[in-house]
Amino acid sequence: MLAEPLTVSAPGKVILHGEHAVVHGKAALAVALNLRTFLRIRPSGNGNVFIRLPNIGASLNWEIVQLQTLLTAFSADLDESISPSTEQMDKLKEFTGIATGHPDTQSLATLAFLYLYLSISAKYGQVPGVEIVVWSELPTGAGLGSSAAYSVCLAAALLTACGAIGRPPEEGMSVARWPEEELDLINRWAFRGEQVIHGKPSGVDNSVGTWGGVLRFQSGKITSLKRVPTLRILLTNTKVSRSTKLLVAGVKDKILKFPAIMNPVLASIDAISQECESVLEALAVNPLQEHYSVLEELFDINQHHLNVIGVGHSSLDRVCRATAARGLHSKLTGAGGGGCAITLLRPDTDPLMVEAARRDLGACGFESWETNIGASGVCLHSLSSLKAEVLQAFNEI
Ligand SMILES: Nc1ncnc2c1ncn2[C@@H]1O[C@H](COP(=O)(O)OP(=O)(O)O)[C@@H](O)[C@H]1O
Ligand SMILES: C[C@@](O)(CCOP(=O)(O)O)CC(=O)O
Ligand SMILES: [Mg+2]
Repeated sequence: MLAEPLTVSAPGKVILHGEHAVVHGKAALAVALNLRTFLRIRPSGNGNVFIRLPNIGASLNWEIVQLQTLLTAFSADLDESISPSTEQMDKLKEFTGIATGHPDTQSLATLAFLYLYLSISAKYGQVPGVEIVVWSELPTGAGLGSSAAYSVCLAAALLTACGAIGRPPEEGMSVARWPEEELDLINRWAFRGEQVIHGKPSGVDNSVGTWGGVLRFQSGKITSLKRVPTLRILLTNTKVSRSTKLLVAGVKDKILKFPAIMNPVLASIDAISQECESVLEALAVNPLQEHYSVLEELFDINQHHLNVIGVGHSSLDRVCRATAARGLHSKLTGAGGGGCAITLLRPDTDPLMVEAARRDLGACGFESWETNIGASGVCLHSLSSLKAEVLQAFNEI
């Protein structure tokens, strides 16, 4: 239960291959990113529920008695495998005054929070009056899994606050993690938060946020890849905002309209994920230049497929052209339609070439940074382990 404040964090993610195809049962390879979302929860002391979301400029406050009027609509939903229902979403939209139609950023975050707060309270016992702050290093809506990191943090904090899972011992630890069966429960609830935000998510994003590392994800089956090399990735944010929910829906419509055309493309993306996994394993054992050449070719082929299924964007084409001019290979990551792209860097890629590419990308108005991948999944932090900028965001200093 929540006697003391609690701070959790979860990583964003990069999908190497398989975005969108993974929604339709194909394999995806995803890696946890060393950019994290942090959530601090503490008893409110006044019976209110208060959540502050500085990344999206939202602060929301309800009296617990107001929220209890909604609990009956959620008590029937006692099986974690059941998706958020239209009736529940309509009830939440009516309660919050959120208009029907496609909710905006703040509305999606509010609905996801209230859905998890009420469903978890209904199933495991009332989450007490709490104050929550969520602050992220991840750009929101850019294809790096910010919605999943948000959902994983909410699930971990609320399940711990109501006693559905334990509070990992922090004594002397800078970070601590829950046991596997409790991480699995966090992941299943985070998936439902993603369903509120994404509509029809595959579950790959919240799985990477929960488990961390490098995963193969296919139809709910999660396989942690142990023998993978350290990959150098240049991340580029085109800063073109887009909605994952609408992009995922658009691909589904195209599949329904042109099944004979689209299904072979999805099958090819599936084969790319499988081939990439084999090459990564070979690289880990005996790194050869040829292996990187194959990875670069797979990036190019997959990027073309993503354009075919309708999730490309002119800004992403500019990233591909700018990096290709420097002999580098890129593809979009996440839902596409703008957002982020990833560029593969070989271990011996000339740093001057990378800087030149970053200058060219900057001239397009894009933000780029080299990153490491394979971060840890959701964890509990001791206050002393938090970076100053996180504490600042939590107004602790
Ligand atoms: N730090 C955050 N604070 C509040 N809401 C967030 C945060 N990060 C993500 N979200 C929610 O997730 C949504 C973005 O999800 P999505 O469109 O899937 O983009 P992404 O590619 O970042 O996952 C935002 O509109 C917002 O509702
Ligand atoms: C497009 C998709 O494959 C990944 C979405 O990633 P993001 O929300 O744009 O970070 C959707 C999904 O797998 O749920
Ligand atoms: Mg998302």
